Amino acid sequence: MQVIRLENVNKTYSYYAHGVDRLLEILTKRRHHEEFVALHPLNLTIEHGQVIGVIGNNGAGKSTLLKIIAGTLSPDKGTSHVLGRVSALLELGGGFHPDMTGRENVYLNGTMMGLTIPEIDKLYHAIVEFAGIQEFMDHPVKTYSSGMFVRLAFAVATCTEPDILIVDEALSVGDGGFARKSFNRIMQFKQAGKTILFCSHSMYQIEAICDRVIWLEQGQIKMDGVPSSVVSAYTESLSQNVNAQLNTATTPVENATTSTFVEGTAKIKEVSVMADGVTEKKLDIFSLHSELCVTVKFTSDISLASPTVGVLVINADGRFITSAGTQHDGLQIQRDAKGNATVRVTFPKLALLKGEYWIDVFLLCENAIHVYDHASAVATLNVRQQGLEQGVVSLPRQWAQI
Ligand SMILES: Nc1ncnc2c1ncn2[C@@H]1O[C@H](COP(=O)(O)OP(=O)(O)OP(=O)(O)O)[C@@H](O)[C@H]1O
Repeated sequence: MQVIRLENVNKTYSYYAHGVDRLLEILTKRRHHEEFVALHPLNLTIEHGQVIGVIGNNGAGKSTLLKIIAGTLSPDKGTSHVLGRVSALLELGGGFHPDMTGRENVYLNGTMMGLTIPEIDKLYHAIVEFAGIQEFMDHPVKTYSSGMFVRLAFAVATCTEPDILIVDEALSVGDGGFARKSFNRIMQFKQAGKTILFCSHSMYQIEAICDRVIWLEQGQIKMDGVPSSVVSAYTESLSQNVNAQLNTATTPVENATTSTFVEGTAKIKEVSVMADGVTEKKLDIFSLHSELCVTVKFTSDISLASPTVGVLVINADGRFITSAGTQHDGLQIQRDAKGNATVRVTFPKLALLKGEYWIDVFLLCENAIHVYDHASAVATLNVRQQGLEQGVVSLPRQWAQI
């Protein structure tokens, strides 16, 4: 069943250089603004229960598209048909009145979503409990920190039993323990067969969660299909701009090592990368001879399942060459009573071919989906090789004359 249908929807924003230009435009009846086409005429249908990832560079039009589906922005032309109740988390504090209290805003938002007061009464306790900001519910939301805003907005959006959930990942995750909690909630929605639109810059999460991905570029659908194909085409395009790719890295190791443990999450404490007995940030590797060891020390909330450690090798184009993860490789990490553990992955006779590579480290939940922490470019590998073998990796092989 189709739950979303957009037909020839487009959106152009107007820019006025000075506040007075609007008035001038009315008075002189002459144009005093610049226009920017954020969405070109676009057609899109989404079936009930699909989990759609929306990806694209900054300014590609993702939020504009999602706001039109959410009904918080009107298209200039075209029609948007949406079947069912929509909850959207697209703007920090969007839909919240700053002078009203948290409690009043819950009722305001619930009513805007079409719920009756008795229905909101029933949900109120669950919303406050999920947000975990009980003592602030009678304070005006203009006094809230951005983290408190995210908590309440996420709780309202997901406790009000929407048919369609639209989430900008950057706004949904909040801090520390809440990040995992909100992520689990999104996964529950997926398991319950709800329709979800998920906008994220994390290609890993897009691939892990979604069953269809839409890539927007300059306000147009560049590609629409299965996550693996769309994500690899998109990362390929990003790799033409290495910096853009590397900028998607979140927590540099310096931040990761100094960060303190937070309840409900896990943190990378230390990463060391060793090649042939030498531990450095820049390492010389001899292709098919060197042994590479990546050691990761982390701390985690002991009440949560043991996390997954992942190691990613990235080349100079920003392309992901290979990865290794404890969950995939079957290592169940044993932690001490405080949730600390150290793991090491060893790559004997490293089969990378000549070039420069980076190592990134991830700390993820037990299912290797939710990212707790990320240390980017923890080491640079300068790989040399013998002979003229081409490419990035040397595959084991056997030749025979037949
Ligand atoms: N209210 C607005 N007024 C004017 N221009 C806007 C407005 N909202 C967005 N734009 C412009 O429209 C374009 C598309 O913006 P949009 O927020 O939809 O992109 P996005 O893909 O969500 O970007 P990001 O990943 O940075 O959030 C951008 O160039 C942006 O500057």
